Amino acid sequence: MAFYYTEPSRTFNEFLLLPNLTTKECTPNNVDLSTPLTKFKKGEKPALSLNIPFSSAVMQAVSDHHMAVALARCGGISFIFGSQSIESQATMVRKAKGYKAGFVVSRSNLTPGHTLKDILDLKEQTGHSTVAITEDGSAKGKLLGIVTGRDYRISRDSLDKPVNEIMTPFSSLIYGKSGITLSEANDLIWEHKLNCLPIVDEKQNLDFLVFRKDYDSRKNNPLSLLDANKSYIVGAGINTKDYKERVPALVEAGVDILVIDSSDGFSEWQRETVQYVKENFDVYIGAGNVVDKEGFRYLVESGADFIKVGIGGGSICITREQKGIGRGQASALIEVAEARDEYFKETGIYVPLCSDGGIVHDYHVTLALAMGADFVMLGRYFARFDESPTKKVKIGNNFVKEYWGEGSNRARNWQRYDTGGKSGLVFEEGVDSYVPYAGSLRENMDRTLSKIKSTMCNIGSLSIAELQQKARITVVSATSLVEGGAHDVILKESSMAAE
Ligand SMILES: NC(=O)C1=CN([C@@H]2O[C@H](COP(=O)(O)OP(=O)(O)OC[C@H]3O[C@@H](n4cnc5c(N)ncnc54)[C@H](O)[C@@H]3O)[C@@H](O)[C@H]2O)C=CC1
Ligand SMILES: O=c1[nH]c(=O)c2[nH+]cn([C@@H]3O[C@H](COP(=O)(O)O)[C@@H](O)[C@H]3O)c2[nH]1
Ligand SMILES: [K+]
Repeated sequence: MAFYYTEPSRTFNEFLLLPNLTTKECTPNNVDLSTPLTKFKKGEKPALSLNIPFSSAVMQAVSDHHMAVALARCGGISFIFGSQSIESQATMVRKAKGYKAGFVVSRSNLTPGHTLKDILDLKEQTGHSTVAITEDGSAKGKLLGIVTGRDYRISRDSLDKPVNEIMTPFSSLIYGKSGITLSEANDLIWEHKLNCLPIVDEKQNLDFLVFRKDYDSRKNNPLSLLDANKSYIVGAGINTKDYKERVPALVEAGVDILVIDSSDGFSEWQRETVQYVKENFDVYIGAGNVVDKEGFRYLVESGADFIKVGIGGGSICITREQKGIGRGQASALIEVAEARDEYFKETGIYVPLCSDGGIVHDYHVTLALAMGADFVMLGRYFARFDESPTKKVKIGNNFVKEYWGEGSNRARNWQRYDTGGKSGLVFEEGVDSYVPYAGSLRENMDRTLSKIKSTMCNIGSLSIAELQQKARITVVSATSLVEGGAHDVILKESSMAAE
């Protein structure tokens, strides 16, 4: 007879945290969000830790080398997507490892068809006076010119003057080529008395900007996740098929940690993959995804350094609909965290957990941490930012970015071009979608982190470990959910627009 769980499968939305006593030293500034990334023995330190509990999803629409650098600068980690050829994935890892602080993705971008008014509006919005003019208005589009505060006079120029009459065109720009070092970029800045040096690739696409004032950008990024050589820590996704070719190439490119990317990690293929990596390489590896104690045990006993939790909770997921497998993300995490704690008691080895998928609100991150996750993995959240690899598109009056699942046909098409890969899909497990464009990672992450820290202070906890110890969590009823939102009032338009 089948086994029946007595508890239903629950999601983060069904839980709330209760405040504890907040002491006076418990302020957001004092909260430390560092967290283990790899397993460690009681009393020892993990070999790898994160400075903030965030990782970006192993997805084409989320984690390339640009995202890896941007997130590592904030203190988190990206796992560069594996649904591409071994060579191109290794190149992305190599590029991310090769970046040095000081190169920034442009945050203010317009097209030549915009006007002076758009420039001024954007300046008001972002505070940046340097605007990159690209063909499609994106941070990585073909660079056509640069506008700085010295290119226009508000008193003389009409507000509808087109950008292409204001900008310094590409033909007159001093620029650096992708791959140059920070000190070479700084030499160009000094030699030509520039405030800003654009870095472009061989196709004239904008890669980065280097600013005179950012010499020591490490000062601006105190939480940067760096290795002993001051390169960013970088992760990469692998699969259970071509790992004997892929892993050596990724290790050679300098990857710090791998994760097996699968909807269902409770398999002999994952055990063999973990064992192969552990026997042959000096690199860390996470495995998953699992949703119960049995899956957790199996992968930990196979040698995994962290375990990823979650089946079917992702925003673009349709696995539960297509295959009928999965579990509410909160229920999955609660059970696996219990298994992790039991394992720790038994062996003295602490195995970090990553809660993957289904994070919609910032407080869901705090809940996941309180329920025992050491860090979270997000796709939709990061796909919305300038730094994600996908196209920014205007629909109606709003900008959106493309976001598609790794189980969608769109993501899996790459395999057709791979020798030995399978062609096409029998059925899709993910959708192709848009998400609202949300600006730069840094600004959004700062806001998310301040919410998490503020909630942690309500709980009276200055660290994630303390949060996990102290948290008191309650299930909410359907009617109390209504009570939790604005209710019984007529909202003004400005409040309806707010998140
Ligand atoms: N977290 C989630 O809820 C979900 C995630 N996804 C994402 O979609 C992508 C694809 O996921 P999956 O289809 O689970 O990928 P997968 O590579 O784990 O599995 C694909 C198929 O190949 C089989 N397989 C795996 N290794 C094999 C081997 N060595 N020999 C023979 N057969 C083997 C598997 O059993 C499965 O039928 C991943 O990026 C995953 O993260 C997809 C669905 C749900
Ligand atoms: O059922 C699925 N079909 C897919 O095509 C797919 N692609 C990604 N993923 C998983 O979703 C996670 C990201 O979730 P969020 O967008 O909710 O952050 C990711 O981290 C994955 O675990 C998929 N699940
Ligand atoms: K399985």
